[in-house]
Amino acid sequence: MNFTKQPSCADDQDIGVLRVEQALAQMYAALRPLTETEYVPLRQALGRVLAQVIVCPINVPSHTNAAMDGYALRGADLPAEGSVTLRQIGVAWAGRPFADTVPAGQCVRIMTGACLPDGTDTVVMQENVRVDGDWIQISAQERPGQNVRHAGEDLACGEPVLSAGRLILPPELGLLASLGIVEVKVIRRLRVAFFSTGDELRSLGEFLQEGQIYDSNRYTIYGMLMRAGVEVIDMGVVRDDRAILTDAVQQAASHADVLITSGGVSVGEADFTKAVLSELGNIAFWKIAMKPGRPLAFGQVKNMAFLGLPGNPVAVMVTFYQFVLPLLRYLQGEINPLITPTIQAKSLFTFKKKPGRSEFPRGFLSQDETGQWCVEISHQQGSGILRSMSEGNCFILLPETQGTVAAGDWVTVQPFSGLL
Ligand SMILES: Nc1nc2c(c(=O)[nH]1)N[C@H]1C(S)=C(S)[C@@H](COP(=O)(O)OP(=O)(O)OC[C@H]3O[C@@H](n4cnc5c(N)ncnc54)[C@H](O)[C@@H]3O)O[C@H]1N2
Ligand code: MOO
Repeated sequence: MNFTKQPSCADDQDIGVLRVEQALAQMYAALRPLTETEYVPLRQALGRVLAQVIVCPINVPSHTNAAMDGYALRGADLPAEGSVTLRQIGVAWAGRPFADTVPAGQCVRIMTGACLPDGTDTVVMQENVRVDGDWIQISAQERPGQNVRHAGEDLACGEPVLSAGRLILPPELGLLASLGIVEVKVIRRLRVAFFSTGDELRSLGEFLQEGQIYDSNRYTIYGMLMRAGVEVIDMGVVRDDRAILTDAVQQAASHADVLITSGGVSVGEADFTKAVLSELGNIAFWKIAMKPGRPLAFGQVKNMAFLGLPGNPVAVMVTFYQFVLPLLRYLQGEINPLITPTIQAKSLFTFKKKPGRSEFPRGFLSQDETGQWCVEISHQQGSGILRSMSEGNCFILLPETQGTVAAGDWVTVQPFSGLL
């Protein structure tokens, strides 16, 4: 009998296991971003990656205008001390300019956003004046040139404003709209196929026999891919059968840029995924010094990238956010790095850990009565306990070098939520 020790997730040190950063670097080095492009109407560009430089075709704002409701006048008419009284000769509305030139000693009632009339260069807020019929009294506190927004101060005609590779988010949609741009050139959407493996899995609507479970990973993965803005190809559940699996991978390779699978990457008898992938293409690595998510396989079949996520439901989510999401964004041609803000928080828990691998326990981040960020760990940390993701609101990032965490220690947390 052979009692040779098999590599196991329980090991803290394991030769041949890649550190998280090394694994990410290998993925980036092996793959090239998409270059194919298409034109889409502006609203459909949300979440897409720009494939052209945007040069401003107009000034924004297009005309010099008032930043406040009040009175437009010549700065030279403002008093050095005491006050001055100017005669109001008309009104400038937003979208309905005052047509004449304003002479010295006179002023025009102006609304926010209205063009500054010829002759004027300053706006005094209406709260700061005294009105007596057509006579407007202004005191010495005002400054020439104030409360004016200059033509092109936001975006100047001819200026490059967005570079190729920018992810289009709500601010960019608004910015492009402010330039009157109706259609933009974007990188085509990444096509991501996914399937679950495992004979114990049943799809929704099917009856569970003993030992069977519903395929939840395909739903979690669907959700995460939809939020990532890619085109999804759901290939269902693939049985633990070498021929069926081979066929599914070949099908994916003829349609998709990326294939994501869950399950079948560990060392069990029915874990065929690695073997099939090695036969059809190559597996660059399949072990990472992290928990959960240690058996994560990465490779390529023809031009398709392959990510074999572990079957455990939490391991699927951890590996997706730590590896798959940054990789998808890179493949979509996004040049800005994925910034996932982290917060330093006081630990309200103790957690046993040996240095040697990165761990991603789930936690609940909150502020105490003094405003201090604190984090409590979810009680059940098993990588099959999906509730820890649903009830938690952050990952607690424990790097490779980190040992046991004591209550009161500072830890880095990565909130699940983002703004844009
Ligand atoms: N001897 C060892 N056994 C295991 C090791 C190890 O190092 N040595 N690693 C463990 C770790 S860590 C993980 S993670 C799993 C990964 O294994 P697989 O990727 O081969 O996944 P499966 O064995 O197919 O499933 C694991 C677990 O997850 C459930 N599962 C699978 N797919 C789904 C799905 N689509 N929806 C919901 N749940 C799913 C499955 O029923 C199992 O309970 O291996 C450990 N074993
Ligand atoms: O590390 Mo496994 O990936 O516990 O779930």
